[in-house]
Amino acid sequence: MDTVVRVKKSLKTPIRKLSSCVSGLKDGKSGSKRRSSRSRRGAGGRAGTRKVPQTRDQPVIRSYQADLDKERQLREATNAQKNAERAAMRAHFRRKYQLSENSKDTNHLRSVGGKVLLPGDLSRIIHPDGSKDDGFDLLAAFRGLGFGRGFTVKKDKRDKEHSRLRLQEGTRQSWTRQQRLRTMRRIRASGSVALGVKRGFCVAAAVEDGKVKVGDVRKGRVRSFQEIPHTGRSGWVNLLRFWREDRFRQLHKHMERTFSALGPIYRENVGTLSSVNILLPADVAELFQSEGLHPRRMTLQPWATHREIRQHSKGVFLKNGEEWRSDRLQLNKEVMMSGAVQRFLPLLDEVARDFCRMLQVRVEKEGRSLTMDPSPDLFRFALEASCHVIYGERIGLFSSSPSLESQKFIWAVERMLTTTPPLLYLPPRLLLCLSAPLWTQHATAWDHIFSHAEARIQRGYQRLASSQGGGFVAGAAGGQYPGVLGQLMEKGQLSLDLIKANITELMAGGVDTTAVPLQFALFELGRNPEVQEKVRQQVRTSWAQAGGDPQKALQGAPLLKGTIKEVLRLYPVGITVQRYPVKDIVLQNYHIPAGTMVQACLYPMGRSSEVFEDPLRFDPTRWSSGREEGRRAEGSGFRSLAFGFGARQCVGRRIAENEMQLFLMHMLLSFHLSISSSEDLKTTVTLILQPETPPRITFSRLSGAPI
Ligand code: HEM
Repeated sequence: MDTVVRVKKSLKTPIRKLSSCVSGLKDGKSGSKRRSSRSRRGAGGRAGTRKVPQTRDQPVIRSYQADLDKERQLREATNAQKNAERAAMRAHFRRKYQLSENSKDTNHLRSVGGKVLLPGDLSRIIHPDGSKDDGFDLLAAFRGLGFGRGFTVKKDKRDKEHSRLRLQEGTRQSWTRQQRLRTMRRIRASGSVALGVKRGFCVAAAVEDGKVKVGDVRKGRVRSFQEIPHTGRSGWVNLLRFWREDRFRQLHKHMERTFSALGPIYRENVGTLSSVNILLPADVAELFQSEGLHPRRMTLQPWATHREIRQHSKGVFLKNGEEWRSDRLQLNKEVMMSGAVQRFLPLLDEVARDFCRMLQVRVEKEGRSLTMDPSPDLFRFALEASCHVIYGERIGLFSSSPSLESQKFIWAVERMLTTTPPLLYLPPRLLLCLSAPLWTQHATAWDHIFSHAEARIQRGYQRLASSQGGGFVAGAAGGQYPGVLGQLMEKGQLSLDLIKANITELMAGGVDTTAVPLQFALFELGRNPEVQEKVRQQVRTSWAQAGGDPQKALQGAPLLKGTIKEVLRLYPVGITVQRYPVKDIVLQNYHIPAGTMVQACLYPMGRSSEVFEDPLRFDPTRWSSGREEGRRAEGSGFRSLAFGFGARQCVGRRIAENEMQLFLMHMLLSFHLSISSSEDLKTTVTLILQPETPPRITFSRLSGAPI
C-alpha cells in the first residue's frame, strides 16, 4: 500500500507541472481544478480536448503526450520491478521458512514449530498490503509453541497448553487473547521479535536495533549470556584437557556427555575458540533464522592461513560477505540447480554402475561372495565420481592399476583432514613460526591437493580449448557435458584464479565426505537385513519402471533418500554446523548477543530421544512424508541438517546425495550385504566423523542382477 502511495506521490508533481505548462495556467490550484473537471467528464472528455488548442502549440502537446507516455512506462516498469522483487522475496522466505503458498494457511506455521515471526520490515516487503500483513496469524504462531518440559507437544495437548499460556512473574499471571495480541503488537512495533520457551514458561524478548532488551517484556526475565552453563572459563585449561584426554577425536561423545550433564545449551571455551552449543531443533531454527544475508560459519583458520601464506585465492568455503555470495551464485548454477543435476546425474550413474561391475568381477573370482573392508574402494569410487562431474573426465580408478597420483591425492585429503582439528584451537601463525611438525604436515597436504587440482585444471583447460579451436563457447565441447570446470570456464563469470580456488575446494570437499557415509550405509544395511530388503524391493520396482533413466529410478525409490538421511542422522559427516547470528537472539531463555558463534550439534541431536523416537533404530521410513513423527516436533524442519542450512548449505549437496543414492541403488540391485557382528561401530572425529576401524562387509551376488 505504502509503495503505491509513494509511486502516486512521485508521479503527481511532474504531471501537475506538465499540465500547467500545457494549459498555460500558472498555479497548481487552477491546475487541479482543471484536472477535477476533466476527470468528472472522463479523461478523454470533450472539455479537455477543447482546451488543448488554447495552447496553440502542437509540439508542446506532443511533447506532453510523450512525457505522459514516458511517465506511464516508467511507472509500469517500476511496478513490474517491485512486483518481481516482492515475488522473489516471497519465494525466498517461503522456501527459507517452509511456508505454504497460502498466507492464510496456519498449518505452515505449525509445521515449522510456530517459530516464524517475521521482522516488521520484512513482513512489509512480503505483504506490502497492510491487510495481508495482519493476515499473518500471530495466534497460530503462539499455538505452534511447545510448553512444558518436552518440546514435542501434540496438537490437542498443544491447544490445551495454549489456553494455559502464562508468563512467569512472581505470581503467575495468565494471558488473555487480547493481552497476547496487544503484547505481540507492541513487540512487533519495536522491530523484530525473538521468542524463547523454557520449561513451563514462555519468555518474550523485544529486540530493539538488533539488541535484545535483557530484562522483560511483561517481566519474563531473559537470563544473561554469562549464566549459560559452561565447561570451564579458561580456554587454555580446557585445551590442555582436550590434548591430555584426546578429546579432539571424541568430540562428538564429549558433546553428548556435556549435554546430558548441563542441559540443552552450554558454553565452551577451547584455546582461542568460544562457542555456544545447542541441540534442540527449535533452538536451531531460531539460530538459522538469524543468520542474515551472508551467513557465516566458523573459519577453518589453518586452511585460511595456508591460502594466505601460499598466496592462493580462497573459494566459497573460506570466503565471507559479498565476495562469498558472488562466487556462490555462480557455483550454484553449476552444481545445485536442477538443470545442473540433470546434466551430471548420468555421469554419476555411469561411475556407480562401473563400480558394481568391478565388484561383481571380484566377487565372482571368489565364488558367490566376498568379505572385505570396502573403504579403499569407496574412496576411489568417490574420487572417480568427483573427477567425472568436476572435470568431465574419467580417471580410471577402477582399473587393475589405478594411478599413484590419484592415490596420493586421497592420502593428502585424509592427512589434511586429520591435522585440521588440533590446529583449530591455536593461532596457526604461531605454529608456523615454530615450524611445528603438525603444521608442516597440514600445509604439505594442502600443497599436494593444490598441485593435483592444478594439473587437472590445466588438462581440462587444454582439452576444452582444443575442442573449441582456442575459444570457449557456451554449450560447446562437442555437445558433451564438459564438467563443472568446463561450464565455469565457458561462462567466464569467474576469473581463472577463482575457478581454481573453488574447484580445488570442491575436490577437497568431495571425496571423504561421501566415501565415509557410504561405509556407514553399507554397515547399517548389512546389520538390518529387513530394512535392506524393504529398500531393495522399492528400488527393484522403481528401476523396472524407470526404463534405465537414473533420475526416474531415484524419484521412484524415496527410501534411498531416507537411507542417506538416516545414515547422516546417526553419523553426520560434520558433527556441528555453526553460525554467527546477525542480531541478538534468545535461546533456552538465555540472551545470545549478535556475533556469538553458536553451534548446532548434529551428532547429539541425531541420537537424542527428545528429538527422535527410538533414536538408535536405523529406520529410513521415519523420513517418509506420511509419517507423523517427522512433523510433530517444534522446529521439526530443522532435524536433518547434515548438509547445513539455507544459502550457505553444502554446495556439493546435490552431487553428494545423487552420488550416494545411485551407488546404493546399484549395490542393492546387485548384492546382498551382510556383516559378521552387529555391534555398534566405534567412531572418531578427524574433522569429519569416521569409523575408528572400517567395517568389513560381505557382498553376496544376487541372481538376475541387471548390470
Ligand atoms: C555427504 C556428503 C556431504 C556432507 C554431509 C557435507 C556437509 C557440509 C556441511 C555441513 C557444510 C557447511 C554448510 C553450512 O554451513 O550450512 C558443507 C559446506 C561445503 N561443502 Fe559439503 N558436504 C558433503 C559433500 C560435499 C561434496 C561432494 C562437495 C563438493 C563436491 C562439498 C563441498 C562443500 C563446499 C565447497 C562447502 C562450502 C560451501 C559454502 O560455504 O558456501 N561437500 N558441506
